[in-house]
Amino acid sequence: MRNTHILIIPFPAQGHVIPAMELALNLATHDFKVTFVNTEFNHERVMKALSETDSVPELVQMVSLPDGLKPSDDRSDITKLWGSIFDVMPGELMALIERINGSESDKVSCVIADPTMAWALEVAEEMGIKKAAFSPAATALLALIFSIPSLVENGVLDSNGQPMRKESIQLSPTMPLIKTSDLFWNCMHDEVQRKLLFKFSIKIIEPTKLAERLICNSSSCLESGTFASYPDFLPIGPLLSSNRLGKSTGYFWREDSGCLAWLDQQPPHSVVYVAFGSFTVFDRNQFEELALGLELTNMPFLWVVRENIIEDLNNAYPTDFKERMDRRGCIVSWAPQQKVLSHPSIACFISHCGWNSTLEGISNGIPFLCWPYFGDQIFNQSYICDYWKIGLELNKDESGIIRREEIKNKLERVLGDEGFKGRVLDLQEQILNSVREGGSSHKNFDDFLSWIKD
Ligand SMILES: O=c1ccn([C@@H]2O[C@H](COP(=O)(O)OP(=O)(O)O[C@H]3O[C@H](CO)[C@@H](O)[C@H](O)[C@H]3O)[C@@H](O)[C@H]2O)c(=O)[nH]1
Repeated sequence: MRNTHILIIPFPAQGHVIPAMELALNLATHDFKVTFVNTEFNHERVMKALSETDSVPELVQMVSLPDGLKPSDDRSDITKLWGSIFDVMPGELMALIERINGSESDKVSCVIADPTMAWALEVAEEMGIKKAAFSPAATALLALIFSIPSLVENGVLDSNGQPMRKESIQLSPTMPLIKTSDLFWNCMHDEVQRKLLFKFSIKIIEPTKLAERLICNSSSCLESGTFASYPDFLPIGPLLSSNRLGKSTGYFWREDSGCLAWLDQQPPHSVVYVAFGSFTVFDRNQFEELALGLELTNMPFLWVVRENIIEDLNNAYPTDFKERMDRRGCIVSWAPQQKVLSHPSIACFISHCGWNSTLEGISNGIPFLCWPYFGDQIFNQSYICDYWKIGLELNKDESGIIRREEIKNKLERVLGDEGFKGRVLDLQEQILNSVREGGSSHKNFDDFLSWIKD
């Protein structure tokens, strides 16, 4: 019997590859044949980071395509990467599908693309293949992108995405306000990037509309107003490895699971987990202040310090910090985050508010201290602090630094007020119910499976 063959293509960033891999593994466990397309650069990293016993390559066919950049190019320059992808990858993808269809009996019958890679849906359209989009970020932001043309037409934004007035945007009466300062393209660190990100966001609108299904890694309990206003956006999340009793995968760096044994030795609800996803970088002053802030809290902490989080990492810690914190702190370069957050010792999450980290924290009932770095993280912080009220914002002083005392004080406030824990536990129950049999995300996912099979 021939299998339905699905090809999944995420944007080449860690926060997009992990949830797309989760989707791929879910589909593979439902007996679909799945091909997962990474860029060559990321394919190498993902394959290297898999443990020897990982069953991913047996379940999902891992393939790669060039992204058009040189190996030495800086891929954290998102707009440069995205521009190159638009130029190079459509032709490469078409050739890949032709190769697969020429050599395998299970021809590709459905393409699932990240909206940021919506050009892949144009390729699928041209080849007569079914098309779906999978959004890994907050759905309100997809709604915002879809609304850009009318926001420009109505004089809310100029043609470069700059707000004409200082105001908040409400896309529909049921949706949260979006402060114009939180527009994700305006939360990039330089002006060229801001303009390009706005331009690229417009460029994906029409191709994304080619999708016959638009599934979102979110839940109706988190963004009920958005899903009510955009009934074609279908929440199927949160997609977490624990839902299928599996292990999170698609990492760019090998995980250090030794921290789980360290967590086992800590009392319940005692540890601060500190992680900033895959993009955030620190300058020396801020890194030092964070370290001293963790010291000042007097609490045990698990801190993820990626190799590339700061230049010259070896000399970045305050003098004797590691020696002083030897017993109280655990520092790793990449943690099995989903497992960490589900550990009973975790009390609070100091997070950059990437959407995946946000979903993972809520799914484990952990309150947040928010330390966003760029882009959509500023908007996600508003969700956490103003809308769901499950965390507090860390404020910078007049020199733009989050000071150690601020870290200590806000941590005490968030842990000292039972309201934060109560609200996040309530949200946790709702979000987990949504992915259980009978829940809205579960039902949408089942409908999606039927549509693919159809
Ligand atoms: O030590 C670590 C740190 C992170 N993670 C995982 O890495 C992912 C990180 O994703 P996310 O929290 O979304 O952060 P980014 O890597 O920064 O993700 C990018 O993609 C997201 C989804 O579009 C956006 O919300 C972010 O702003 C953008 O930077 C999560 O699944 C984490 O569990 C680990 O497994 N171990």
